Amino acid sequence: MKVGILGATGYAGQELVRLLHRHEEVKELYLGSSSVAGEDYETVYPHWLGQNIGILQDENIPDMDVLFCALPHGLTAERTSTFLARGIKVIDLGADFRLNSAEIYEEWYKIKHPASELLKDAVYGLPELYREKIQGQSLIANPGCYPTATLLALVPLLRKQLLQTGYLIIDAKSGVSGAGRGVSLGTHYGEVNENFKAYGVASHRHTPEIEQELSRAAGLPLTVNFTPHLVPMTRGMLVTIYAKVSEGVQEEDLRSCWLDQYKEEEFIHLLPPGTWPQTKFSSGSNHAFLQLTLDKRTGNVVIVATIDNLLKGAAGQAVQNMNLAMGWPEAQGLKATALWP
Ligand SMILES: NC(=O)C1=CN([C@@H]2O[C@H](COP(=O)(O)OP(=O)(O)OC[C@H]3O[C@@H](n4cnc5c(N)ncnc54)[C@H](OP(=O)(O)O)[C@@H]3O)[C@@H](O)[C@H]2O)C=CC1
Ligand SMILES: CC(=O)N[C@@H](CCC(=O)OP(=O)(O)O)C(=O)O
Repeated sequence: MKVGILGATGYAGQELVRLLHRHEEVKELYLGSSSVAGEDYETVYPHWLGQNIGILQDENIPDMDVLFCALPHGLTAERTSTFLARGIKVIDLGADFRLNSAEIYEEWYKIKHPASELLKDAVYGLPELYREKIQGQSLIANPGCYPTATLLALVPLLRKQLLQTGYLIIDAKSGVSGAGRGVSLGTHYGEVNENFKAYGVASHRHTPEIEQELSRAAGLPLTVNFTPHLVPMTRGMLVTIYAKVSEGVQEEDLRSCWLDQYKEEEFIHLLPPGTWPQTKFSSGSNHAFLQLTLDKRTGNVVIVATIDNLLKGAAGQAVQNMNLAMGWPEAQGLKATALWP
């Protein structure tokens, strides 16, 4: 099979290269670049020296089976219809096809949606929650990193009406690689080292994505308070969620709901009571870790979820989606566990 990556030089793109390089079904890898076509991949990322990864190509896309688009939002949607017309399956790691509504996209992303007519054809690619819809699909919207951790925790509980919908607080922390490889004032060393800050408060563009999927799970429109933070580490994401349980719901009900949803899942781990997720549990792997407790004093449930933003939050989940779309074993190429310590 021939597989390609647009944005192969970015952080999500280079994780795709790492995963696809060892994927048994991938025989040929096209590496697309808008800025450094013609350069050897090993020049851009010297840790690949001697591995013959290949030369970066310009964006005249050759025929292939699957194309991963790891580009800033807006750039994928404008070309997707031509890829689809050529029979190329598209997996977008960006945000262009995650929201069902072009109006909501335009409100939060501040650009006109370049291909709103395709939104109805896109599936939201969170395999543990929407597996059947992803199988065989041609246009897959890979979820955002914060939504992935949040939805894995909350969707099963909301589907079973175990939580109240009027009070959902999502307090999230991400490593700096979540912002990509490009240089920016807010993410350079002097701004993040030995520093810890909230950003996008009450305005982050993952808010409508989280609300869309939680509303779908609850069967009614709901809103959330979502606050992301930047922590001085390279990769990893930890999300703490506070919610009110529905009348009479006990901790055991919440745990058995998660167990019913995830007992067969290779990448989702429900930690034993008292063991709380740490970012290093998932660092470098496609695995997610969940824990909760019902605080009897307040009646609120406290949930903690961790993933690697670049793996389950981006490239790992994208490869999982490719496997589903192509009918291959879902964990193909994704077997590694975290690096510890
Ligand atoms: N980093 C993360 O943790 C996550 C990222 N994502 C999403 O994945 C996508 C890629 O993210 P990430 O890899 O972090 O980003 P990077 O900034 O690291 O990489 C993006 C790549 O896109 C290419 N590109 C093409 N056109 C442009 C342009 N006009 N401006 C900037 N870059 C351009 C560049 O490669 P070249 O110059 O070679 O063409 C660049 O390397 C984004 O949509 C992001 O939001 C999603 C979940 C998590
Ligand atoms: C730390 C950091 O900056 N993280 C990114 C989220 C990365 C991601 O999932 O972005 P997309 O939704 O654009 O794909 C951010 O807050 O914008």
